[in-house]
Amino acid sequence: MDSVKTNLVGAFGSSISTLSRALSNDTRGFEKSYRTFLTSLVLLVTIFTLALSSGWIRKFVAAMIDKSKTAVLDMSVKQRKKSKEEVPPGSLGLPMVGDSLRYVNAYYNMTIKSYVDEKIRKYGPVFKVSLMGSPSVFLDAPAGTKLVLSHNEMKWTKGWWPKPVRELLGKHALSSQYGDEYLLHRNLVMKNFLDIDVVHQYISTMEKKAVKHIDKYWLALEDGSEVKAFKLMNVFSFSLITQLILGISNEKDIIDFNEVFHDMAAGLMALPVNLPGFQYWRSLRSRKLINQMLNVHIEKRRQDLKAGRASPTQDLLSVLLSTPNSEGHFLTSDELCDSLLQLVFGGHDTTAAMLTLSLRLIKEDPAVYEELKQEHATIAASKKPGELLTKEDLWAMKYTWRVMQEVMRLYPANQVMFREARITFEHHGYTIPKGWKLCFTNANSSWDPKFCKDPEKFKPSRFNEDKEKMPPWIHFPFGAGHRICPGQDFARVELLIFLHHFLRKIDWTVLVPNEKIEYRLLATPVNGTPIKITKIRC
Ligand code: HEM
Repeated sequence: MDSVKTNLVGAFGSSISTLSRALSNDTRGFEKSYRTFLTSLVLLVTIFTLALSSGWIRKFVAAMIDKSKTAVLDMSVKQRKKSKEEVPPGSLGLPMVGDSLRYVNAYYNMTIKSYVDEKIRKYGPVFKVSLMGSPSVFLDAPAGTKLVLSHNEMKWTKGWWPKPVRELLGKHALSSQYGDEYLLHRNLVMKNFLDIDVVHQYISTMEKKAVKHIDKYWLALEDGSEVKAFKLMNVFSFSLITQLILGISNEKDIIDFNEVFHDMAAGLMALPVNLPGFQYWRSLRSRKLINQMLNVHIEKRRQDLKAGRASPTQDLLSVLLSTPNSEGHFLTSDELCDSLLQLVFGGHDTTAAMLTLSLRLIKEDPAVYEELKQEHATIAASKKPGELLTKEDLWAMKYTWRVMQEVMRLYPANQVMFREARITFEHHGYTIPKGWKLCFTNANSSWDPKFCKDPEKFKPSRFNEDKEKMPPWIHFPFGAGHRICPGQDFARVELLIFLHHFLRKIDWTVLVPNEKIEYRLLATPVNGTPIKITKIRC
């Protein structure tokens, strides 16, 4: 402000001093000054008159008015632009609670489609809500999904899960990490356990395990026996993953671990209240117990490896204790606990749920059941007695994989997937601020009739090669982008092998056809899917 004042004083100062000098009582200079003053005055008046007559002043004034008009217009454009830069419409609701209760209820009861549809009707395809204390945006499909998941996650986003998931799975779990730490960890696990070539090496182990399990838990039963399919599928998938990851094969140890593990997992969707009496509190205690158990197991394995009593390749634990990441770092015991536990979690409840749900859905359509049986009869007929399955046999199970794709479309592992924005970005003219959570859901993609005809129907044929395909970024049961499920090949091999033997040996009747499915993080049939079985005599 002072400098503005000084400039103004400077500009006017010289003419004022001229006038004041002219009006001074200096008699010697009076006449001279008076003449100068008169000359200046005449000059100014002349210039002004000339300027007026030539329209220069008018032009100048018009230009000034024009300029101010443009400035006003510019301002209003800026205002309009600014309104476009607004965050998406919606309501963040009450502080902290936001829409969490409604969302969790919808997720749990699998009514997330109605929840999302209602918001879309009210606010449009991209809307904001507040979930678990975080402002969150539901993105549209396929544009929003593609925009975020096809970009470099390392720059744009990071993985995000609600607090109970982060706390219970631990800060060293893949899903909790990001940046370089995440990449190093993920590469280590992929290279040594989940890459397709490594997974193919387990085909025979998985097959032997599946045959043994079916013999022991299913074929030992009388025809007409009733079983809870979910429980038995869980026994299979849990014992497979704990054997391959931790080398645990003793049945009692597996049962104990499974019990405490599921008590921990029950807290993944619980209210994060760490007070006695709350599930979250119980789950945190179970997590501590698991850490103790795993630490004892890890320490024993370290000693066994040193003493040559264990092989460095016998399971993932041995491999990770003997192999550093690409920067030469060996995972510490804490890192190993979180890493291995997440793989046990991701690697068994998902496949157990998909196998159970497939039993229920396959029997909804006799044509599907027949086509499946035919596919496996053809593969079995091509094998010599006792010959094990090969990766080529698995690739030949095309129809079975379509059935599983459809099961995963109807009952995805996650109805909603999350990321966190690491930068502020724009989508459909809205600003999505850094730190906000980004949500992708089946509700506006593979459950939407716009992209998938009769989405509520079980139709594996929609994945036939000759059928019109769903647009890209609509069906991605294993997620997408950097965080795509690292266990997708493992899951495919496990599901196909198990179904091959099951379909050849067991027939079944579903006892509760419309059994409710709850999402206790993952799909959970509330009655455990009771079925009546009959053994197939080949
Ligand atoms: C049918 C079975 C399975 C389904 C449907 C499934 C689905 C998914 C989905 C949707 C995600 C989130 C991806 C994303 O955010 O983009 C995920 C993540 C993950 N899955 Fe799976 N999964 C299955 C089996 C497995 C198996 C067998 C394993 C391990 C042996 C596994 C380990 C993981 C891990 C560690 C993550 C976190 C990855 C990360 O954050 O980078 N999953 N899975």
